[in-house]
Amino acid sequence: MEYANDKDFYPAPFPSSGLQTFDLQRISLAKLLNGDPQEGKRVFNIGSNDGFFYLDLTTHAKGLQILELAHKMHHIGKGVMENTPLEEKRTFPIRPAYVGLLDTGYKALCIDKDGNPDRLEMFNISQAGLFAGNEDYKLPPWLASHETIFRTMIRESNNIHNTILAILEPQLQIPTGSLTSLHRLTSPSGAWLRVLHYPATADGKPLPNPPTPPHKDAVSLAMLFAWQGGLQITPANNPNIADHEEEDPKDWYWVAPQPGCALINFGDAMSVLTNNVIKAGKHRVCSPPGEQCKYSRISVLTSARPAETTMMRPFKSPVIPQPAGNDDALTALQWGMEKVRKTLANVQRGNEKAAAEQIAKEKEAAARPQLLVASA
Ligand SMILES: O=C(O)CCC(=O)C(=O)O
Ligand SMILES: [Fe+2]
Repeated sequence: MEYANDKDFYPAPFPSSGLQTFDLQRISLAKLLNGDPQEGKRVFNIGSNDGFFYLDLTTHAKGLQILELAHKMHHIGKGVMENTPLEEKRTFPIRPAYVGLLDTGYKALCIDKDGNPDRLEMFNISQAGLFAGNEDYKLPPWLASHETIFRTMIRESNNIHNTILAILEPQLQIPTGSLTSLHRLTSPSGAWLRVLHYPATADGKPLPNPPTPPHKDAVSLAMLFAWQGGLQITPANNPNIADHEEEDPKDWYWVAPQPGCALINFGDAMSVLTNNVIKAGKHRVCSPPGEQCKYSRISVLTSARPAETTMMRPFKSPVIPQPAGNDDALTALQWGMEKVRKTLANVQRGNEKAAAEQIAKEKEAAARPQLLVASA
């Protein structure tokens, strides 16, 4: 693999011991594209259990193409995040607060005391913006020259997302096209291409709180390209963890990035559409482990989201239990807005907690020499 040893992508190795890691299954893209029934069954079983798998892209030319694009995206992401002034990045607006959807625009979650993005910054490119033709969508000057790559990355990712979704249809006993017709490239949907930048900490030590707190994605599925560690998952069927509870630290497992693979996880939209037959994988992102912590981390993420007019209720199928009670389903647009707003409120809470802890630490450090002087 051409990039496997490139220091830009792998500045330090993922620690080979001492971490609790989750050994995810590896699914072959070539087998999925060739309709291999066994591989399809494995995807369904993973979706019904933990909701995460490695997709081995090296097995097919289509996979190698998307890997190449992901590497280009990493390169572009690193360049623009490191070299574009904050005021300029901010000229790429997110949706207004009442819409909430984080499908477009630049966002810095924290700014440090010198005015630089801290913990996490990201930009999102809207799939519908580029392909649905329902809005006058323009990339800001600092991204516009890369539009062709963004378009290709979104189009090729959409093909892979739909390959995975198509494989679930017969196993969910729903008509062919039930899922893929909801995830067309050209439908208004809230789907995005995202680049995340986690700047290295000033002291090279891990942050006490994860910059991306625990969440399930408000999407049907997500395809993640990451070269440094940081992602942690907690098994979806873990009986110790209810959705609303804080996880015990021992329930989190590191996921080691695998060269040549993307990481796929199902999101909450799939758990709604299948009444939890397919489970959304819960995850968070911590500072990279070991020596990797000294280096900034870039990840590239694509998502499939149901077309915004989709009614968010379970498909009718003999293998999908039907909910009792009134049908008060939201459209995918309303549902997505609510989900994203809640996730962002969680992120905000996490950041405020982290900032308060930082201030307390600084106060304590500032008080220490005085104490020494006082006692001298
Ligand atoms: O940066 C990552 O590795 C994952 C980010 C993530 O989970 C998200 O944006 O939903
Ligand atoms: Fe996520």
